[in-house]
Amino acid sequence: MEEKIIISGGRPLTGSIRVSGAKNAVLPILAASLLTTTQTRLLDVPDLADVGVICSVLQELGTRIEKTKEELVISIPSLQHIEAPYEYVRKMRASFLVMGPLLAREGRARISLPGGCAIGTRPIDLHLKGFSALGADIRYGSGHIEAVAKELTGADIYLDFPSVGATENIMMAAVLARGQTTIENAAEEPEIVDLANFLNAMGAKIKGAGTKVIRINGVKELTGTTHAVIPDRIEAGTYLVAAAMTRGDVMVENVIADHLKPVVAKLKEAGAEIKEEETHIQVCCNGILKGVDIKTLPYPGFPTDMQAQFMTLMAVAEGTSIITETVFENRFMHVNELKRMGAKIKIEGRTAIVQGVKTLNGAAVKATDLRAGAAMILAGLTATGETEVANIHHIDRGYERLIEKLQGIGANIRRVEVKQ
Ligand SMILES: CC(=O)N[C@H]1[C@@H](OP(=O)(O)OP(=O)(O)OC[C@H]2O[C@@H](n3ccc(=O)[nH]c3=O)[C@H](O)[C@@H]2O)O[C@H](CO)[C@@H](O)[C@@H]1O
Ligand SMILES: C=C(OP(=O)(O)O)C(=O)O
Repeated sequence: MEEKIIISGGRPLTGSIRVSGAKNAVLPILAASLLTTTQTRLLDVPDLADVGVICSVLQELGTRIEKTKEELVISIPSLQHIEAPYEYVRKMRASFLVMGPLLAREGRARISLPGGCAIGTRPIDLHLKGFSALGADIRYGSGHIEAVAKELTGADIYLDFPSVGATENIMMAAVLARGQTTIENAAEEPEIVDLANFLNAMGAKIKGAGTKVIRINGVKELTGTTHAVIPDRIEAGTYLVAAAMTRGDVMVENVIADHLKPVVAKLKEAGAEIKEEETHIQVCCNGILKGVDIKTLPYPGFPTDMQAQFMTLMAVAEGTSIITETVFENRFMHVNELKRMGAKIKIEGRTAIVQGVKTLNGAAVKATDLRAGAAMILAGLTATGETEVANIHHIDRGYERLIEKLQGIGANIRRVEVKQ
């Protein structure tokens, strides 16, 4: 049954809101649980559509997953298959993250090619170059890729771009390889550090995660562990923007403030009042928000996953803002939707020029991808009248209990079934 989200905008949000475990941390960690035959327990696993997809991939491969309110327990004594089928890869590109662990554990992995995506072509060449450097033979079939290696051997790998997924996939393959692997120009995102902490707790020897150079000394085997997933910095950032935009006063709880530095810096520059503690951030705004310029970059730069939400904020800020997207080549799909609500935005190549308006007007819009969907919710929260957001399956990929959480801080928002 298709659903929509309906928002009556214009209410300042007040109160406190709790952030869930990070989608982009839990997905590689779940994939990494394939690296051991013993049990893994994960805490703070968010209840998200994407988590459901990766769990289905793991189950397809032969794992047993038990889920309670508190934890997710994964047991994988032996694997039945080495293939992540198209049915899942098509729904979620991160399914590709099982390739490194499968190759390391089974010496063979077969993955359906993910194809294009709403935000860009998103090739996987850097993942494959890494696997080749570790000694894998890469074979292209119709609609799939297979990697085969009798034994993986440590290597020096330089990434042309600090790709998050390639860094994670190579790291997961290298932990069981013979000898030392060095990944240079590695991604430095907090989710890479969380994955490395999880792997090290299983017995891996990884140093330098969170810097540009990661060194991995291969070990013979890994043992299951218990790990709590880090809080979602993008979910947190989305709520910070919601509070500022609606001229509210909100305490965002369960954050690692350090991970939100680039987002908080821009919110302050725009005029929001922010008090940061290690695990919570309070945002308050009762004055005018000013336009600020933003350029997305790999961490610790401004995250591309916050670009659409910030554009919505800039759409109602005073003055002109220049937003440059350098990470993905097609991540401006939300612009046309925002324009439907009265935003004044012009795109020139990879740059969006946003001329702030006084208010947005409620309208029927659609989520074109996950963060574009979040941007529509934010627009609806501040717009006059009613906003109806369609294609909300994109939003369900990455925001746990979004409606309940926003209702908890005073938003007039609900989910309705669409009659066919
Ligand atoms: C599940 C997950 O963690 N998703 C995040 C991850 O995606 P993901 O891991 O896919 O993002 P990458 O860092 O790999 O991609 C960044 C750029 O590198 C390019 N590229 C990537 C790999 C490759 O082999 N070749 C190549 O050219 C991509 O097309 C893109 O333009 O990091 C992105 C960048 O912070 C975030 O937006 C996503 O939310
Ligand atoms: C782009 C995102 O996710 P994915 O890489 O899973 O598509 C995102 O979380 O904004």
